[in-house]
Amino acid sequence: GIEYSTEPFESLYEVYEDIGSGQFAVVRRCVEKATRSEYAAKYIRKRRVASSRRGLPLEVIAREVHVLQKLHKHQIIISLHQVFDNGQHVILVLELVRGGELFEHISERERLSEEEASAFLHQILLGVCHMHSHDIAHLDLKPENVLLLSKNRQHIKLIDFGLSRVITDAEEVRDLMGTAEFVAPEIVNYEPLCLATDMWAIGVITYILVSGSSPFLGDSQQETFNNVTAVDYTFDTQYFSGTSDLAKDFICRLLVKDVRKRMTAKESLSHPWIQPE
Ligand SMILES: Cc1ccc2c(c1)c1c3c(c(C)cc1n2CCCN)C(=O)NC3=O
Repeated sequence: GIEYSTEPFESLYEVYEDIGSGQFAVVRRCVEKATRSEYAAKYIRKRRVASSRRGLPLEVIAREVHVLQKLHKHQIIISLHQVFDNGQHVILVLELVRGGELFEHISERERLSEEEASAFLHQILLGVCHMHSHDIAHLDLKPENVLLLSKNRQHIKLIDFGLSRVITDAEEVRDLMGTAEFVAPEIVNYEPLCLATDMWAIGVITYILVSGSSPFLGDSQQETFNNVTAVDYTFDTQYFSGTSDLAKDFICRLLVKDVRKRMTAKESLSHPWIQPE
């Protein structure tokens, strides 16, 4: 697989403005000197000592690199160009896409037409289907992690595989937290996570894309968690008066508490709301 280069990153790349930051990572636009190609450099702080709360342990960082290496030849998964280890950070050199977050695209529009929402979901599902066919769950799907290739086009890329994992029946994964608004009941209840955990998030994303409102969001994280575990949501007529029954049916088949009864990525691709006419 990709070896971590210990060449000084700044000798091969020019680094420009910050384009985003998270708990353990900063993303900056950069240009490869040899090719003048632009990339997104994701600086992930390394944890110095086990007891420290700053940065990530190397094996957690290696998990994201491993997942990207397995998946990134798919046109909907962001591609990984190079990896550097400069001592304090591991730097992932990733494909740069210019259209910004789907999240911003929605915010500008309040809500999307069902055709537009269905077209975005179709692509997200193709990417998730690819991941699930490799037994990899994203586990942090949300509109902030869906980037548009360009403002007016509908082509998207999935990013941020920092929480992604290979889901094997053997090793149970329980200890995870994503973003409260999008987490499935099994995450809140610390039950084993599975590929279906991503499908719940897709149900939440669909609900938001077609209505502009969020199904479980409460005034506090705890209230949101309570709404999630109670599967307490409605198609409020204030937001859903114009939404088709097909769209509601698609959402209903994903926001299901029992992971065995939730639609899989493959099944959702053949749901009539997604099927291109
Ligand atoms: C034009 C633009 C604007 C913001 C960007 C990006 C691109 C971006 C990118 C990536 C990541 C991990 C975060 C990014 N962010 C930060 C926000 C992502 N939630 C990435 O891997 N490629 C990007 O283009």
